[in-house]
Amino acid sequence: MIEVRGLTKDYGRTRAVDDLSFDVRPGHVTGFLGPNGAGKSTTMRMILGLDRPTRGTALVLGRQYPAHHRPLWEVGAVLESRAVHGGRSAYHHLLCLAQSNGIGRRRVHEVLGLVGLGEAAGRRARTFSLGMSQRLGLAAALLGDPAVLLCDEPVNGLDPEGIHWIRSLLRTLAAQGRTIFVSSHLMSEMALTADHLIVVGRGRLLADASVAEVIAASVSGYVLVRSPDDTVLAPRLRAAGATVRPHRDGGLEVSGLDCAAVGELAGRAGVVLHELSPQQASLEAAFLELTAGSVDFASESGAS
Ligand SMILES: Nc1ncnc2c1ncn2[C@@H]1O[C@H](COP(=O)(O)OP(=O)(O)OP(=O)(O)O)[C@@H](O)[C@H]1O
Repeated sequence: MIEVRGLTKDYGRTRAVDDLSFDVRPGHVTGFLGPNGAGKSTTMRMILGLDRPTRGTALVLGRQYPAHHRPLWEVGAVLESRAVHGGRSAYHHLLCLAQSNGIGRRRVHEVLGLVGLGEAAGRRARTFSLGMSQRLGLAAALLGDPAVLLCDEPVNGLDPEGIHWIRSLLRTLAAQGRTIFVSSHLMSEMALTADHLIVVGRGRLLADASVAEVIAASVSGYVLVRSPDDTVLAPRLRAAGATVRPHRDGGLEVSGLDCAAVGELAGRAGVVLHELSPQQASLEAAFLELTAGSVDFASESGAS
């Protein structure tokens, strides 16, 4: 469990994180979404005690990260995958980390296997591709078998196989009851990986909801209606308060009324329908809507 309350960070005159409050619960993958510069990395660094908040608190498993006696055993983090001693082999890099944290050799072999680096264990880390470095970062984070895992943009630079692999691993770790908090600016990726989303824009909380709720709340969703009597139906729908647009492949896109309301209205008007189907917004569209609102708000307040 991660509990963030009123978390705020100013860098000089830049407010990177602005009064954020949210919980990250165990047993789920929680996606941390926001455009570039939204404050995701800064928030993660404050949760990990690497940056001091200007105001507010971030608790991991009930206490601030530096107050944990054996942090590696409680909280794993993958922040900067290139931050390893490049001259060391993957195995020695992990062994040094393990030994300084009272973790045995056997666990080093286990995590190397878990992240698929068993064969490359003897290679120097500096010869690793970005994908291999990401795997090594994850192996280090998992050394202490932690209950909480934070990953900052873990799929950056990975090929489709690597992305699929990391997605499955994160979901497996969550299913084991761990708290998994993953930042990304890739909406499509989060739609497949996360159960729950924390969305930020310009340091502020824009949404704290399930993936399904974020999509459902988007006004980009609409009802698709096909009828041989479009010209009769469209004005009636508008009179009932709906917004009606022609669909690119024919038919009408109706927003402001749900399927049941459209079907009942058509029935009362004696209009035949060939199709009546809800069309969900993509997470991408929902995200653009959410973050566009935050940019408008920021420029308005900046002007006043
Ligand atoms: N050490 C720092 N000194 C000054 N400003 C900083 C520092 N770190 C971050 N910022 C600023 O804080 C804001 C938030 O940055 P942050 O890196 O947390 O965003 P992010 O959501 O992680 O972005 P990205 O997706 O691009 O990594 C940005 O305006 C950034 O320029």
